[in-house]
Order: sequence, then structure tokens, then C-alpha cells
Amino acid sequence: MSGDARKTAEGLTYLSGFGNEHSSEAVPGALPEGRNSPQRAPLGLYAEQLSGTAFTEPRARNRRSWLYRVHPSAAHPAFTRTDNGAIRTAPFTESVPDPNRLRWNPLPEPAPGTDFLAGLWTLGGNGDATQRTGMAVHLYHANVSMDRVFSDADGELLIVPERGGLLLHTEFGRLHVEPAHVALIPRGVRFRVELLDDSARGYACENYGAPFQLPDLGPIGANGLANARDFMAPVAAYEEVEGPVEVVNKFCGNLWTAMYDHTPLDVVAWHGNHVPYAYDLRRFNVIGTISYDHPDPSIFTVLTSPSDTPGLAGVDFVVFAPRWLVGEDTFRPPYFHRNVMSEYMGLVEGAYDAKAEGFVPGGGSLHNMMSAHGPDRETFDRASAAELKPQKIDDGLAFMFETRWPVTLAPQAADAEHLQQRYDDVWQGMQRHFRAV
Ligand SMILES: O=C(O)Cc1cc(O)ccc1O
Ligand SMILES: [Fe+2]
Repeated sequence: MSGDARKTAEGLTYLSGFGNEHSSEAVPGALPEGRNSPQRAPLGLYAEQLSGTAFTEPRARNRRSWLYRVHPSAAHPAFTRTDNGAIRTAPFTESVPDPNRLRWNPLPEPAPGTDFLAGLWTLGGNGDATQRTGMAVHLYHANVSMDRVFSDADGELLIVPERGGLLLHTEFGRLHVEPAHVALIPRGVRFRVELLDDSARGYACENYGAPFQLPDLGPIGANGLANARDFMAPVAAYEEVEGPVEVVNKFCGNLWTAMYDHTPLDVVAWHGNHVPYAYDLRRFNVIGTISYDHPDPSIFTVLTSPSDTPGLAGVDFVVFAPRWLVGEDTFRPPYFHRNVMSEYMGLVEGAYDAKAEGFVPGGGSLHNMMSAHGPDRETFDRASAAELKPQKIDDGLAFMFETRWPVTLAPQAADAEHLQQRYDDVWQGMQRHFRAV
């Protein structure tokens, strides 16, 4: 093991740092020295490169890892199609893109025996997975641990737990995430999800585009927002299962299954920068105004997936973390706005400062391209009259997946019973205050 290794409260050891060239070995001597692919890899292991970017992408963007494993990944039988469950993939063509403001209550209880994969339910998305552009918004609600292994060739998965802890057993080792943490599983990395509580609920952003990276900081300086050292990569940990293991692969929108005669979570050592992470959102260094006005929420960007146009994200992951509001002569909650970017918001706990009620933990809202939104009537009235003393906002944790393309719904989201029918009403009855003189 190398790098800045730390033991967490949960007893797992992590490697700290985002984008680092990490390395880790579960058995001393498993990692070859001085070369990636010796004639015979140490300890009789098989060497394998896993590429998350093209070989030729610029060094600063290049992502790949070398894995040293008990069985080569290539040793598997043919995949056959299996039921996609409630997972849908871009292009989303089955429903008409909807300009309305939309809001959902949490997903209903799943049937007994629903694992993370079976509990994944797609709300919608954009782009085209086969073109590696765009994103999908998913929610999950599960009540049993996976005894199968999953990998997503279509994109990386940013998992945002809202209820219930998860132990993610990945090819690179184990990650423990609780609500208010996130996990980032890179494209193609195999993992299974163990539930640490009776059930687990949350959100997942599937990013078909360029891997998430930390945003540039510009004039903020060298530190701030999500600090690189707070991203935790696992240390190598391998499983010993020589027996049938179901491996499910999401490829171009469909689930494919194969029964392996061993677990693919058999990596004894690895090095590289295409690695999973856990990140505690409470570590986010929130920056905001200390004078006046409400800054744009780009200042809350945790991770961004750049598109081909500089400054224009395929998807940004944004967090509304506890912070002080001190703006003078300022309407402090989110302003009224219409945005070329499309905004999906979720709530991990508590309340959100633009919505007095109706936006609940586990629920979500979609404000598509150019749709008018902002504080609800109650919030507007309250904030317009509030005494502007310093105020701590520490009663909630909301987040946003903000994307350059409109989000088209999967039909199951458009027709869902848990879609709220009267969301528009939160902006009804706004008083006319205008006086020309
Ligand atoms: O719509 C929202 O609640 C998200 C949001 C928050 C904010 O502080 C400013 C703009 C914005 O879109
Ligand atoms: Fe918004």
C-alpha cells in the first residue's frame, strides 16, 4: 500500500486523494515492481489493464488502472440478455420532453428480496449511451444485499445514499457509504452492494460522458469546494469464491448476465487512477457571499463532467451543504430563474431553503431547460420580510445533477403514482406588489 493511507471509523483503510496514481496490495509482493506486465506477474496473478479513457487522451485526463487478479477477466462464458427491470438508458425516446416543473415523492417500498440492481429505477436522462454523451437520473430502493456482481459499461455511477448504509465490494476493495456520503464507481468496475441496514434508498447519476473531475477553482485559489484529499479510494481486498457467481453487465442500455465459475472481485493488487471513491459531503468547503446577492450554485460544484465545450458540463454534481447566510440587503434563498441548463434536485435530509414544503427526503424535482422556478410562495414571503442577521442553514442536505441537455423522462417516471400532481401550485397566489409610483 502506498500514498496517504487512513483508517476510517468503520475500520476500513482508505487511500486519500482524487485523481491520484494510487497503488495497493492485499498480499505483500502482489504488485509488480518497475513494470506493469512482467513475463509472469507476482504470486501467479494475471495482469490486466482497465482503461476508462482512450489510451491517447491527454495525460491530465487519462484514466486507467492495472489490476493483478486471481482469474483473468477474459475467462467467462457468453453473456445473455436478462430483464432490464426498471433501468432505462439514453436515448430516451419513449416520451415527449416536458417543459413543466415536476416533482416526485420517494419511490414506493420495493417487493421483498429487491437488491440494489433490481431496485434501480430510472427517472430519465439525455444524450446517448452509445455515443458516451449525457446522463441518466436513477433512484434506488433495496431491501436485500446483492449476491451477484454488477458492472456498468455505459458510464460511471455516482451513488447518493439517502437512507441506509452501503458496503460496496468493488474490484479495488471496499467502500462504506452512509447518507450524506457519495460513492463514485468508474465505468466498467465490477461491484456488489451489501446493505448495512434493513433497507437502502437513494439516488444515482449515471454519467455516460467524460469521467467526473474536480472543478477548476479559478480565482477561488488553490483550495476549497471539495478538497482532493477528502476523496477516499479503497485498499485492495479480494474475495475467494470458486463457484457460480452471477455477473450482470449493463451494455448500451441492456442488462446482460453470465454465470462465472469464480468471483470477479478477485483483485489482489492494483495501481492506477481509474478507481472508485467515497466522499463525505460534509467535508465540502462551502464558499458563498460575504457581501451581498445570492451567488450562482456553480459555486457548490463537487464534481463536473466536462463536455466538448469549455465551461459547459455534461453534468455537474452540486451540493447544498450547511452554510452561513450573511448577505446584506439580499434576497437570500435561491432566486427566481430560468436556466439553459436542466436541473434535477434531490434531498438527502431535512429541508431545502427554496421550498417550504413538498420537497421531501428521497423525493426529487426536475426543472428542465428554461422552465421558470425558484422559491415557493411561502419561502418568498418569508425571505422578503426576514430580518437579515447572520443565519446558519444547517437543517438539510440537498443536491443537484445539473446538465447541459434537457432531461427526458422514462415513461415510468412520467406516469408514476408518486409524481406530484399540483407542483405548480407552489407558485400560485404570488401577490402583485408593483406600484408605479
Ligand atoms: O433551483 C434550485 O433550487 C437550484 C438553484 C439554487 C440556487 O441557489 C441558485 C440557482 C439554482 O438553480
Ligand atoms: Fe434552479
